[in-house]
Amino acid sequence: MNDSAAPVAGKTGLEFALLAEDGPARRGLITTAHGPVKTPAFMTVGTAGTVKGMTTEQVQASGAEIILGNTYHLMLRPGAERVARLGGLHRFMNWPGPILTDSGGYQVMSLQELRKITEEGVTFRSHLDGERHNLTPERAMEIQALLDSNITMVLDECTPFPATETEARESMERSMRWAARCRAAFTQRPGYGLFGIVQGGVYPALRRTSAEALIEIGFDGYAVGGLAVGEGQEAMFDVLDATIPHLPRAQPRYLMGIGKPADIVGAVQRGIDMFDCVLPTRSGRTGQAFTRRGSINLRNARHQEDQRPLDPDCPCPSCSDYSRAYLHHLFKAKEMLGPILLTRHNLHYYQELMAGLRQAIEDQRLDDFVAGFARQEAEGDI
Ligand SMILES: CNc1nc2c(CC[C@H]3O[C@@H](OC)[C@H](OC)[C@@H]3O)c3nc(N)[nH]c(=O)c3cc2[nH]1
Ligand SMILES: [Zn+2]
Repeated sequence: MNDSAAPVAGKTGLEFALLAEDGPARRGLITTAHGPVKTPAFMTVGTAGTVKGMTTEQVQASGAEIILGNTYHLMLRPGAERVARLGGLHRFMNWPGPILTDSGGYQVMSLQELRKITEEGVTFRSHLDGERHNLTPERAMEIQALLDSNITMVLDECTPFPATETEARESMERSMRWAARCRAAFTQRPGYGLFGIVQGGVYPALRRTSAEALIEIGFDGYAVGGLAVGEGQEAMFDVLDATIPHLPRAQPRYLMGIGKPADIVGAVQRGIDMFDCVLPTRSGRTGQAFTRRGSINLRNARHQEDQRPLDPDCPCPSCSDYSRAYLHHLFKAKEMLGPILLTRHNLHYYQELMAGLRQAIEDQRLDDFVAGFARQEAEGDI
Protein backbone atom coordinates (compact mmCIF):
# COMPACT_ATOMS: atom_id res chain seq x y z
CA MET A 1 0.00 0.00 0.00
CA ASN A 2 1.24 3.44 -0.85
CA ASP A 3 2.60 5.27 2.23
CA SER A 4 0.79 8.51 1.41
CA ALA A 5 -2.44 7.13 2.86
CA ALA A 6 -2.97 10.24 4.96
CA PRO A 7 -6.28 11.86 3.96
CA VAL A 8 -5.72 15.17 2.21
CA ALA A 9 -8.29 17.77 3.20
CA GLY A 10 -9.29 19.93 0.26
CA LYS A 11 -9.93 23.68 0.54
CA THR A 12 -13.55 23.03 1.56
CA GLY A 13 -13.07 19.96 3.75
CA LEU A 14 -13.66 17.04 1.40
CA GLU A 15 -11.07 14.40 2.30
CA PHE A 16 -9.40 12.27 -0.39
CA ALA A 17 -6.97 9.55 0.69
CA LEU A 18 -4.69 8.08 -1.98
CA LEU A 19 -4.39 4.42 -0.90
CA ALA A 20 -2.46 2.79 -3.79
CA GLU A 21 -1.16 3.51 -7.27
CA ASP A 22 -0.40 1.28 -10.25
CA GLY A 23 1.27 3.47 -12.86
CA PRO A 24 -0.98 6.51 -13.40
CA ALA A 25 -3.98 4.55 -12.02
CA ARG A 26 -5.05 5.30 -8.41
CA ARG A 27 -7.03 3.57 -5.69
CA GLY A 28 -8.49 6.11 -3.28
CA LEU A 29 -11.18 6.95 -0.74
CA ILE A 30 -13.30 10.10 -0.65
CA THR A 31 -14.87 10.87 2.74
CA THR A 32 -18.10 12.89 2.65
CA ALA A 33 -20.61 13.96 5.30
CA HIS A 34 -22.89 11.15 4.07
CA GLY A 35 -20.28 8.40 3.92
CA PRO A 36 -17.25 7.15 1.99
CA VAL A 37 -16.73 6.63 -1.74
CA LYS A 38 -14.16 4.05 -2.85
CA THR A 39 -12.39 5.10 -6.04
CA PRO A 40 -12.20 4.41 -8.92
CA ALA A 41 -15.98 4.85 -8.63
CA PHE A 42 -18.89 4.65 -11.03
CA MET A 43 -21.60 7.13 -10.00
CA THR A 44 -25.13 5.96 -10.84
CA VAL A 45 -27.11 8.66 -12.63
CA GLY A 46 -30.33 9.70 -10.89
CA THR A 47 -30.98 12.89 -12.87
CA ALA A 48 -34.43 13.90 -11.56
CA GLY A 49 -34.01 12.47 -8.07
CA THR A 50 -34.49 8.87 -9.12
CA VAL A 51 -32.40 6.16 -10.75
CA LYS A 52 -35.06 5.24 -13.29
CA GLY A 53 -36.86 2.01 -12.36
CA MET A 54 -34.73 1.35 -9.28
CA THR A 55 -35.61 1.72 -5.60
CA THR A 56 -32.73 3.19 -3.56
CA GLU A 57 -32.36 -0.22 -1.87
CA GLN A 58 -31.77 -1.82 -5.28
CA VAL A 59 -29.23 0.88 -6.17
CA GLN A 60 -27.43 0.28 -2.85
CA ALA A 61 -27.52 -3.51 -3.42
CA SER A 62 -25.81 -3.02 -6.79
CA GLY A 63 -22.74 -1.77 -4.92
CA ALA A 64 -23.19 1.93 -5.72
CA GLU A 65 -21.95 4.28 -2.99
CA ILE A 66 -22.69 7.64 -4.64
CA ILE A 67 -25.39 8.79 -7.05
CA LEU A 68 -25.85 11.83 -9.26
CA GLY A 69 -28.61 14.42 -9.24
CA ASN A 70 -28.95 17.27 -11.69
CA THR A 71 -29.49 20.95 -10.96
CA TYR A 72 -31.26 21.65 -14.24
CA HIS A 73 -33.97 19.01 -13.81
CA LEU A 74 -34.47 19.50 -10.06
CA MET A 75 -34.62 23.32 -10.25
CA LEU A 76 -37.45 23.03 -12.77
CA ARG A 77 -39.29 20.28 -10.92
CA PRO A 78 -39.92 20.05 -7.96
CA GLY A 79 -37.75 23.20 -7.42
CA ALA A 80 -34.68 23.57 -5.21
CA GLU A 81 -36.43 25.57 -2.45
CA ARG A 82 -39.16 22.89 -2.26
CA VAL A 83 -36.58 20.08 -1.96
CA ALA A 84 -34.91 22.08 0.84
CA ARG A 85 -38.25 22.50 2.64
CA LEU A 86 -38.71 18.73 2.34
CA GLY A 87 -35.36 18.06 4.03
CA GLY A 88 -32.93 18.00 1.13
CA LEU A 89 -32.36 15.51 -1.68
CA HIS A 90 -31.07 12.67 0.58
CA ARG A 91 -34.27 12.58 2.60
CA PHE A 92 -36.55 13.46 -0.35
CA MET A 93 -35.38 10.44 -2.40
CA ASN A 94 -34.40 8.22 0.55
CA TRP A 95 -30.75 7.95 -0.47
CA PRO A 96 -28.60 8.07 2.72
CA GLY A 97 -25.23 7.98 0.91
CA PRO A 98 -23.18 10.67 -0.86
CA ILE A 99 -24.75 12.65 -3.71
CA LEU A 100 -22.97 14.60 -6.45
CA THR A 101 -25.03 17.12 -8.39
CA ASP A 102 -24.10 18.45 -11.78
CA SER A 103 -24.54 22.20 -12.27
CA GLY A 104 -26.91 21.93 -15.21
CA GLY A 105 -24.44 23.48 -17.64
CA TYR A 106 -24.58 20.52 -19.97
CA GLN A 107 -28.37 20.32 -20.05
CA VAL A 108 -28.93 24.03 -20.58
CA MET A 109 -26.38 24.15 -23.42
CA SER A 110 -28.31 21.38 -25.18
CA LEU A 111 -31.46 23.55 -25.18
CA GLN A 112 -30.20 25.11 -28.42
CA GLU A 113 -33.09 27.37 -29.38
CA LEU A 114 -34.35 27.88 -25.84
CA ARG A 115 -31.27 29.42 -24.22
CA LYS A 116 -29.04 32.51 -24.30
CA ILE A 117 -25.52 32.62 -22.87
CA THR A 118 -24.12 35.90 -21.52
CA GLU A 119 -21.23 36.74 -19.19
CA GLU A 120 -23.79 36.80 -16.37
CA GLY A 121 -24.94 33.23 -16.93
CA VAL A 122 -27.49 31.31 -18.99
CA THR A 123 -31.09 32.40 -19.47
CA PHE A 124 -33.37 29.70 -20.78
CA ARG A 125 -36.96 28.61 -21.04
CA SER A 126 -38.07 25.50 -19.18
CA HIS A 127 -38.73 22.55 -21.49
CA LEU A 128 -41.64 21.74 -19.17
CA ASP A 129 -43.69 24.96 -19.14
CA GLY A 130 -41.72 27.52 -21.12
CA GLU A 131 -41.07 29.61 -17.97
CA ARG A 132 -37.92 31.76 -18.15
CA HIS A 133 -35.01 30.92 -15.83
CA ASN A 134 -31.69 32.61 -15.19
CA LEU A 135 -28.92 30.20 -14.14
CA THR A 136 -25.86 32.09 -12.94
CA PRO A 137 -22.78 30.67 -11.20
CA GLU A 138 -24.10 32.08 -7.91
CA ARG A 139 -27.59 30.57 -8.41
CA ALA A 140 -26.08 27.21 -9.36
CA MET A 141 -24.20 27.18 -6.03
CA GLU A 142 -27.36 28.18 -4.14
CA ILE A 143 -29.42 25.42 -5.80
CA GLN A 144 -26.88 22.70 -5.05
CA ALA A 145 -26.64 23.87 -1.42
CA LEU A 146 -30.46 23.77 -1.14
CA LEU A 147 -30.32 20.18 -2.46
CA ASP A 148 -27.69 19.47 0.23
CA SER A 149 -25.38 17.98 -2.39
CA ASN A 150 -22.12 16.55 -1.03
CA ILE A 151 -20.16 17.30 -4.20
CA THR A 152 -21.12 20.46 -6.08
CA MET A 153 -20.08 21.07 -9.69
CA VAL A 154 -19.27 24.56 -10.96
CA LEU A 155 -21.48 26.09 -13.63
CA ASP A 156 -19.65 25.73 -16.93
CA GLU A 157 -20.22 25.62 -20.64
CA CYS A 158 -19.67 22.17 -22.11
CA THR A 159 -17.97 23.38 -25.28
CA PRO A 160 -19.82 21.95 -28.30
CA PHE A 161 -17.98 19.43 -30.49
CA PRO A 162 -16.57 20.15 -32.97
CA ALA A 163 -15.35 23.65 -32.14
CA THR A 164 -12.52 25.74 -33.60
CA GLU A 165 -9.61 26.54 -31.28
CA THR A 166 -10.87 30.13 -31.00
CA GLU A 167 -14.40 28.99 -30.11
CA ALA A 168 -12.99 26.51 -27.58
CA ARG A 169 -10.71 29.15 -26.03
CA GLU A 170 -13.49 31.74 -25.61
CA SER A 171 -15.86 29.13 -24.19
CA MET A 172 -13.21 27.79 -21.80
CA GLU A 173 -12.16 31.27 -20.62
CA ARG A 174 -15.77 32.16 -19.73
CA SER A 175 -16.12 28.84 -17.88
CA MET A 176 -12.98 29.69 -15.90
CA ARG A 177 -14.43 33.11 -14.94
CA TRP A 178 -17.63 31.32 -13.87
CA ALA A 179 -15.56 28.82 -11.88
CA ALA A 180 -14.01 31.69 -9.87
CA ARG A 181 -17.49 33.10 -9.18
CA CYS A 182 -18.67 29.65 -8.07
CA ARG A 183 -15.73 29.31 -5.72
CA ALA A 184 -16.51 32.73 -4.18
CA ALA A 185 -20.22 31.88 -3.78
CA PHE A 186 -19.73 28.32 -2.40
CA THR A 187 -20.36 27.85 1.33
CA GLN A 188 -17.67 25.64 2.90
CA ARG A 189 -18.84 22.76 5.13
CA PRO A 190 -16.80 19.74 6.36
CA GLY A 191 -17.65 16.66 4.29
CA TYR A 192 -18.87 18.79 1.37
CA GLY A 193 -16.82 19.84 -1.63
CA LEU A 194 -16.72 21.88 -4.83
CA PHE A 195 -15.27 20.49 -8.09
CA GLY A 196 -13.91 22.58 -10.97
CA ILE A 197 -14.43 21.42 -14.57
CA VAL A 198 -11.63 21.52 -17.14
CA GLN A 199 -12.67 22.60 -20.61
CA GLY A 200 -10.68 23.39 -23.77
CA GLY A 201 -12.15 21.13 -26.47
CA VAL A 202 -9.61 18.81 -28.11
CA TYR A 203 -6.78 21.36 -27.85
CA PRO A 204 -3.92 20.34 -25.50
CA ALA A 205 -2.71 23.89 -24.84
CA LEU A 206 -6.23 25.04 -23.89
CA ARG A 207 -6.70 22.01 -21.64
CA ARG A 208 -3.45 22.84 -19.81
CA THR A 209 -4.44 26.52 -19.46
CA SER A 210 -7.83 25.49 -18.08
CA ALA A 211 -6.32 23.01 -15.59
CA GLU A 212 -3.83 25.61 -14.35
CA ALA A 213 -6.56 28.25 -14.02
CA LEU A 214 -8.67 25.92 -11.88
CA ILE A 215 -5.73 24.93 -9.67
CA GLU A 216 -5.03 28.63 -9.10
CA ILE A 217 -8.62 29.06 -7.86
CA GLY A 218 -8.40 25.82 -5.79
CA PHE A 219 -10.99 23.01 -5.75
CA ASP A 220 -11.65 19.76 -3.87
CA GLY A 221 -11.67 17.81 -7.12
CA TYR A 222 -11.18 18.36 -10.81
CA ALA A 223 -13.57 17.14 -13.50
CA VAL A 224 -12.66 16.76 -17.17
CA GLY A 225 -15.65 18.15 -19.07
CA GLY A 226 -16.37 18.76 -22.72
CA LEU A 227 -15.95 15.07 -23.57
CA ALA A 228 -18.38 12.25 -24.43
CA VAL A 229 -19.87 14.70 -26.90
CA GLY A 230 -19.18 12.68 -30.04
CA GLU A 231 -15.39 13.01 -30.20
CA GLY A 232 -14.79 9.25 -30.11
CA GLN A 233 -12.62 7.14 -27.80
CA GLU A 234 -9.24 7.94 -29.34
CA ALA A 235 -9.74 11.72 -29.17
CA MET A 236 -11.11 11.36 -25.64
CA PHE A 237 -8.01 9.44 -24.52
CA ASP A 238 -5.78 12.00 -26.26
CA VAL A 239 -7.47 14.79 -24.27
CA LEU A 240 -6.95 12.82 -21.04
CA ASP A 241 -3.25 12.34 -21.89
CA ALA A 242 -2.99 16.12 -22.43
CA THR A 243 -4.91 17.07 -19.29
CA ILE A 244 -4.30 14.62 -16.42
CA PRO A 245 -0.55 15.37 -16.03
CA HIS A 246 -1.53 18.96 -15.17
CA LEU A 247 -4.05 17.99 -12.47
CA PRO A 248 -3.06 17.73 -8.78
CA ARG A 249 -2.26 14.22 -7.57
CA ALA A 250 -3.91 14.82 -4.18
CA GLN A 251 -7.46 15.53 -5.40
CA PRO A 252 -9.95 13.25 -7.20
CA ARG A 253 -10.42 13.45 -10.99
CA TYR A 254 -13.90 13.01 -12.47
CA LEU A 255 -14.45 12.24 -16.17
CA MET A 256 -17.98 13.46 -16.93
CA GLY A 257 -20.39 11.39 -18.99
CA ILE A 258 -18.11 8.39 -19.59
CA GLY A 259 -18.83 5.73 -20.61
CA LYS A 260 -18.72 2.32 -22.16
CA PRO A 261 -16.84 -0.31 -20.06
CA ALA A 262 -13.76 -0.11 -22.32
CA ASP A 263 -13.76 3.71 -22.02
CA ILE A 264 -13.80 3.46 -18.23
CA VAL A 265 -10.97 0.88 -18.17
CA GLY A 266 -8.79 3.06 -20.40
CA ALA A 267 -9.53 6.20 -18.38
CA VAL A 268 -8.72 4.46 -15.05
CA GLN A 269 -5.40 3.40 -16.57
CA ARG A 270 -4.75 7.10 -17.28
CA GLY A 271 -5.53 8.25 -13.72
CA ILE A 272 -9.29 9.03 -13.61
CA ASP A 273 -11.03 8.31 -10.29
CA MET A 274 -14.76 9.01 -10.88
CA PHE A 275 -17.24 8.38 -13.69
CA ASP A 276 -20.92 8.98 -14.48
CA CYS A 277 -22.84 7.70 -17.46
CA VAL A 278 -26.46 7.02 -18.40
CA LEU A 279 -25.41 4.01 -20.51
CA PRO A 280 -26.17 1.19 -17.99
CA THR A 281 -29.55 2.67 -17.06
CA ARG A 282 -30.65 4.09 -20.44
CA SER A 283 -29.55 1.05 -22.47
CA GLY A 284 -31.08 -1.27 -19.83
CA ARG A 285 -34.44 0.29 -20.68
CA THR A 286 -33.94 -0.54 -24.38
CA GLY A 287 -33.01 -4.19 -23.81
CA GLN A 288 -29.23 -3.86 -24.03
CA ALA A 289 -27.31 -5.81 -21.37
CA PHE A 290 -23.63 -5.47 -20.52
CA THR A 291 -21.97 -8.83 -19.79
CA ARG A 292 -18.42 -10.00 -19.26
CA ARG A 293 -18.42 -11.04 -22.91
CA GLY A 294 -19.60 -7.74 -24.38
CA SER A 295 -23.13 -6.39 -24.69
CA ILE A 296 -26.20 -8.24 -26.02
CA ASN A 297 -29.69 -7.10 -26.91
CA LEU A 298 -32.43 -9.16 -25.31
CA ARG A 299 -34.91 -8.15 -27.99
CA ASN A 300 -33.04 -10.40 -30.45
CA ALA A 301 -35.10 -13.50 -31.43
CA ARG A 302 -32.14 -15.81 -30.72
CA HIS A 303 -32.96 -15.52 -26.99
CA GLN A 304 -36.61 -16.57 -27.18
CA GLU A 305 -35.99 -20.15 -25.93
CA ASP A 306 -32.62 -19.65 -24.27
CA GLN A 307 -33.00 -20.81 -20.68
CA ARG A 308 -29.51 -19.71 -19.63
CA PRO A 309 -29.05 -16.72 -17.32
CA LEU A 310 -28.19 -13.39 -18.91
CA ASP A 311 -24.61 -13.57 -17.60
CA PRO A 312 -23.57 -16.87 -15.98
CA ASP A 313 -20.73 -15.10 -14.15
CA CYS A 314 -23.02 -12.45 -12.61
CA PRO A 315 -24.32 -12.83 -9.01
CA CYS A 316 -27.18 -10.32 -9.43
CA PRO A 317 -30.84 -11.40 -8.90
CA SER A 318 -31.72 -10.64 -12.55
CA CYS A 319 -29.19 -13.32 -13.58
CA SER A 320 -29.78 -15.85 -10.78
CA ASP A 321 -33.61 -15.75 -10.89
CA TYR A 322 -34.56 -15.25 -14.55
CA SER A 323 -33.68 -16.69 -17.99
CA ARG A 324 -32.79 -14.89 -21.20
CA ALA A 325 -36.00 -16.30 -22.70
CA TYR A 326 -38.06 -14.60 -19.99
CA LEU A 327 -36.21 -11.28 -20.39
CA HIS A 328 -36.74 -11.52 -24.17
CA HIS A 329 -40.47 -12.06 -23.58
CA LEU A 330 -40.71 -9.05 -21.23
CA PHE A 331 -39.16 -6.72 -23.80
CA LYS A 332 -41.25 -8.06 -26.69
CA ALA A 333 -44.36 -7.62 -24.53
CA LYS A 334 -43.19 -4.13 -23.46
CA GLU A 335 -43.64 -5.18 -19.82
CA MET A 336 -42.20 -2.70 -17.26
CA LEU A 337 -40.36 -5.53 -15.49
CA GLY A 338 -38.00 -5.87 -18.47
CA PRO A 339 -36.29 -2.47 -18.09
CA ILE A 340 -36.27 -2.91 -14.29
CA LEU A 341 -34.47 -6.30 -14.39
CA LEU A 342 -31.99 -5.19 -17.03
CA THR A 343 -31.22 -1.86 -15.36
CA ARG A 344 -30.51 -3.73 -12.13
CA HIS A 345 -28.18 -6.16 -13.93
CA ASN A 346 -26.34 -3.40 -15.80
CA LEU A 347 -25.74 -1.46 -12.58
CA HIS A 348 -24.39 -4.62 -10.92
CA TYR A 349 -22.13 -5.21 -13.93
CA TYR A 350 -20.71 -1.67 -13.81
CA GLN A 351 -20.11 -1.87 -10.04
CA GLU A 352 -18.42 -5.29 -10.40
CA LEU A 353 -16.16 -3.80 -13.08
CA MET A 354 -15.19 -0.94 -10.72
CA ALA A 355 -14.59 -3.37 -7.83
CA GLY A 356 -12.32 -5.42 -10.11
CA LEU A 357 -10.38 -2.32 -11.14
CA ARG A 358 -9.99 -1.19 -7.51
CA GLN A 359 -8.69 -4.61 -6.42
CA ALA A 360 -6.34 -4.85 -9.41
CA ILE A 361 -4.77 -1.47 -8.54
CA GLU A 362 -4.40 -2.51 -4.89
CA ASP A 363 -2.73 -5.76 -6.00
CA GLN A 364 -0.51 -3.92 -8.54
CA ARG A 365 -1.81 -6.10 -11.38
CA LEU A 366 -3.91 -3.62 -13.39
CA ASP A 367 -2.23 -4.56 -16.69
CA ASP A 368 -3.23 -8.22 -16.21
CA PHE A 369 -6.81 -7.19 -15.35
CA VAL A 370 -7.03 -5.01 -18.47
CA ALA A 371 -5.64 -7.80 -20.68
CA GLY A 372 -8.22 -10.23 -19.26
CA PHE A 373 -11.02 -7.70 -19.77
CA ALA A 374 -10.02 -7.12 -23.41
CA ARG A 375 -9.75 -10.88 -24.05
CA GLN A 376 -13.24 -11.57 -22.68
CA GLU A 377 -14.81 -8.70 -24.62
CA ALA A 378 -13.11 -9.96 -27.80
CA GLU A 379 -14.50 -13.48 -27.24
CA GLY A 380 -17.97 -12.02 -27.61
CA ASP A 381 -21.17 -13.46 -26.25
CA ILE A 382 -21.53 -17.22 -26.00
C1 LIG B 1 -22.93 12.18 -21.75
N1 LIG B 1 -21.78 12.99 -22.04
C2 LIG B 1 -21.49 14.03 -21.23
N2 LIG B 1 -22.14 14.33 -20.08
C3 LIG B 1 -21.57 15.47 -19.63
C4 LIG B 1 -21.87 16.24 -18.49
C5 LIG B 1 -22.85 15.74 -17.45
C6 LIG B 1 -24.22 15.60 -17.92
C7 LIG B 1 -25.21 15.40 -16.78
O1 LIG B 1 -26.43 15.07 -17.38
C8 LIG B 1 -26.94 13.87 -16.87
O2 LIG B 1 -26.65 12.79 -17.71
C9 LIG B 1 -27.10 12.98 -19.02
C10 LIG B 1 -26.28 13.68 -15.56
O3 LIG B 1 -26.94 14.41 -14.57
C11 LIG B 1 -27.23 13.64 -13.41
C12 LIG B 1 -24.89 14.25 -15.83
O4 LIG B 1 -24.30 14.75 -14.67
C13 LIG B 1 -21.20 17.48 -18.33
N3 LIG B 1 -21.57 18.32 -17.29
C14 LIG B 1 -20.94 19.50 -17.16
N4 LIG B 1 -21.30 20.34 -16.16
N5 LIG B 1 -19.93 19.91 -17.99
C15 LIG B 1 -19.50 19.14 -19.03
O5 LIG B 1 -18.55 19.51 -19.75
C16 LIG B 1 -20.17 17.87 -19.24
C17 LIG B 1 -19.83 17.04 -20.34
C18 LIG B 1 -20.56 15.86 -20.53
N6 LIG B 1 -20.51 14.92 -21.51
ZN1 LIG C 1 -26.62 -9.89 -13.55
